[in-house]
Amino acid sequence: MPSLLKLHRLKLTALFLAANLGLLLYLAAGDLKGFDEWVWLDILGEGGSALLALVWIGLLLKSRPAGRVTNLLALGLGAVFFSWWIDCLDEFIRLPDSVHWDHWLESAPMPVGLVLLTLGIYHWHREQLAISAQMEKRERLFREHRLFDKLTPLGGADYLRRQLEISLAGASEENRPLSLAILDLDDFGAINRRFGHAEGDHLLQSLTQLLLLNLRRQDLLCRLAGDRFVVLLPDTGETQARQIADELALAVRHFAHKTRQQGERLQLNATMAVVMAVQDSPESLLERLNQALARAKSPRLARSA
Ligand SMILES: Nc1nc2c(ncn2[C@@H]2O[C@H](COP(=O)(O)OP(=O)(O)OP(=O)(O)O)[C@@H](O)[C@H]2O)c(=O)[nH]1
Repeated sequence: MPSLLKLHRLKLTALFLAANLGLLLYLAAGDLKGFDEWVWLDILGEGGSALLALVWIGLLLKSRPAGRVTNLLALGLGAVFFSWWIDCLDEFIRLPDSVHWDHWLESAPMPVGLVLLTLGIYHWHREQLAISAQMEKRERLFREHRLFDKLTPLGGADYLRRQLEISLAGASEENRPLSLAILDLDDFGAINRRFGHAEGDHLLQSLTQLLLLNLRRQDLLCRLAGDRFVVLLPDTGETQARQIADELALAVRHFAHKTRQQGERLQLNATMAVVMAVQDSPESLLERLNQALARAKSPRLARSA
């Protein structure tokens, strides 16, 4: 995160200079008010607003890469902050009646800032539409970042359960098939032990991209736990689900993942299983799915025993 803030050094410096310039102008032209002249309600209201605008700028710059949308939002918020900051200064510094520029300094940046913010939010909205299109196979019209796993980032088990509840209700109402496929990497623990946990993490991230590329628009990929992924397949019967599962297993077998340190190619295999929903609750369907996976794994485990 600090590296993201570094990207915005210029904007932060400009904001710092503008705020100080305003302060110096006020100090040069006016006199400090005595403590007994301070109006605490105004100081809290105006100073608090300026402080909040600074927090918004910080959060914005910490979470976004540089670019047009960030520039518009940061400039807009910067102008709003400046307006509130100048508004706050006259609580501490009294300017003579002959001074008129303070009204300009206080009022002019606000509408400019709001116009820039509006433009920024408009372009942000367009950017979000593009991002949402990319996220379709991870979210299916429901975003709740707390339920997303940070590594991949896919929805976790709770997210899957919620989505399953909605999809099962829809499928039984409209009498449409719905299936689940589960994928579990073989011997992932050994990769962790041999190449380290960080390499294992990197592999899970790459694998996520690979699986997403091999799915249809309407499918939803979630990470159930560790190296175990589940795909929710709407409008899909068992035969088609099996075909999709076979394609995913094949993609994993052909995936030429290279380790970051030595560039060594890892030979990957995955065990897959599918179930089709038949009057199931999310829990019973997931239970059946786990049992199907255990059955699919058992010949392999028997061989390695
Ligand atoms: N790198 C990494 N490893 C994880 C993560 N979550 C779980 N693991 C590891 O994943 C491994 C899962 O172990 P197992 O369920 O036995 O799976 P496996 O080694 O693939 O064995 P089989 O499934 O029986 O082939 C364990 O070594 C966990 O420590 C993670 O987020 N990152």
